[in-house]
Amino acid sequence: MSLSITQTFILPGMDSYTLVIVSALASTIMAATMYLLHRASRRTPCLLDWSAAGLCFLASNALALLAMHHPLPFVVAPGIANAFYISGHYLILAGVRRHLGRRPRYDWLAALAILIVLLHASGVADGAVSRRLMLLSPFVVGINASVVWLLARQPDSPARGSYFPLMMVEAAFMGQMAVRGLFLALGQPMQLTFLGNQILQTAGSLMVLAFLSLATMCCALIVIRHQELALRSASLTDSLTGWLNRRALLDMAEREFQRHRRSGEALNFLTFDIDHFKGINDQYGHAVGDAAIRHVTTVSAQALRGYDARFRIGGEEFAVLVTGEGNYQARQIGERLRTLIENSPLLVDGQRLTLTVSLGVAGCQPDDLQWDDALRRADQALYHAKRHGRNRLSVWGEDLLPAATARLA
Ligand SMILES: Nc1nc2c(ncn2[C@@H]2O[C@H](COP(=O)(O)OP(=O)(O)OP(=O)(O)O)[C@@H](O)[C@H]2O)c(=O)[nH]1
Repeated sequence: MSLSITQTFILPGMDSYTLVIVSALASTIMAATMYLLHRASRRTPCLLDWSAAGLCFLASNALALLAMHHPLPFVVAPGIANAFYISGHYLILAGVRRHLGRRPRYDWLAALAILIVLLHASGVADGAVSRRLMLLSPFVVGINASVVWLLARQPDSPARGSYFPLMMVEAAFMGQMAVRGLFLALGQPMQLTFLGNQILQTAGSLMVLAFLSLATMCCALIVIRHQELALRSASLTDSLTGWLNRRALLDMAEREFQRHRRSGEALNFLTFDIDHFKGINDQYGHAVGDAAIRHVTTVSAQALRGYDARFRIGGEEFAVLVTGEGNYQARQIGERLRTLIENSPLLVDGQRLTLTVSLGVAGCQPDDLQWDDALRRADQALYHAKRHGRNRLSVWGEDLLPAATARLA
């Protein structure tokens, strides 16, 4: 005697009514959590997409619940209920797209929802529930796969660790949809009824429940990690220029210094300071002084290589970590920077204000115990350049000899 899978695995006590109510609760929690997080952090619009996803799942469950009490037109339940359900999945994808800086594509959402309703209105989705499940599975699997694919394509993102749980949840949901679709396609002897309690539907409802609860946590995790990274970045960035600050220099210089000691790769410090800056402040005011600082960093960036770490280490004093290059190349970069600034006047009230900088270069030496020995020498070279007329560059060990430094000390 053969037993059908339905007869063997009916889950006791799990009626469809309870499952729909619990799913509606999980949807409400998703919508509310995402909305409240958005209230706390308005600069994270993807939370609104995820809150709307919760609302769509809620609407889908509400229609299913209603259909249990009152007969509804086929196009409403399951038609519009399914459109809401698939829109819920799509809005999770839209939030992920928005989080990654892409357009959420609500036009695709509208097209998808209309298509689902039309499928129900046209009679294509008529008949057994299994037929509708098979019809809708590819949409859900496609959306889940898009989420996984988009997140997997961010290997260099510092937030990638926070993407992993949502990728797993979406992949697991996609997998169970595919398995259920396969069972149906293979023609298991099941009599599925609309929201009946057979194993595939009960398991499906439980998966939706687990998906909603886990997806809520995963989306919150992505946002919290993102905010943590943004805060960390703000604490290491100078707000006037966007360059890294002195605190960041402590971190990065130590790391580079350790690498230099292990690999022997050259590590040079290039420091520079705007000449007679106090005079600019006194003559034109602090706002123009700030504009001059921003101007100098913008122009200098054109002389630096993309990977040179740059820092504002004082009011009008800056440092650049030049890695992998000897004194000669560091001098060349510095000279390029000095010439560019001299030839790029700042416009103040229609007048051209020529700015100049003095620079110092020093490399790490084999007997240095810490990186700030080299920074101190670069500063000595910078003050050598100041004393010798400004708008020039001095290299420690070439223009400024160790013996002269000893006399200065
Ligand atoms: N506008 C503005 N001024 C600042 C800022 N930070 C520091 N300063 C000013 O920068 C000036 C630095 O002046 P000094 O250190 O005497 O140097 P200097 O006038 O550039 O002279 P030299 O370096 O010898 O060429 C001071 O007047 C500070 O008040 C800032 O963020 N904005």
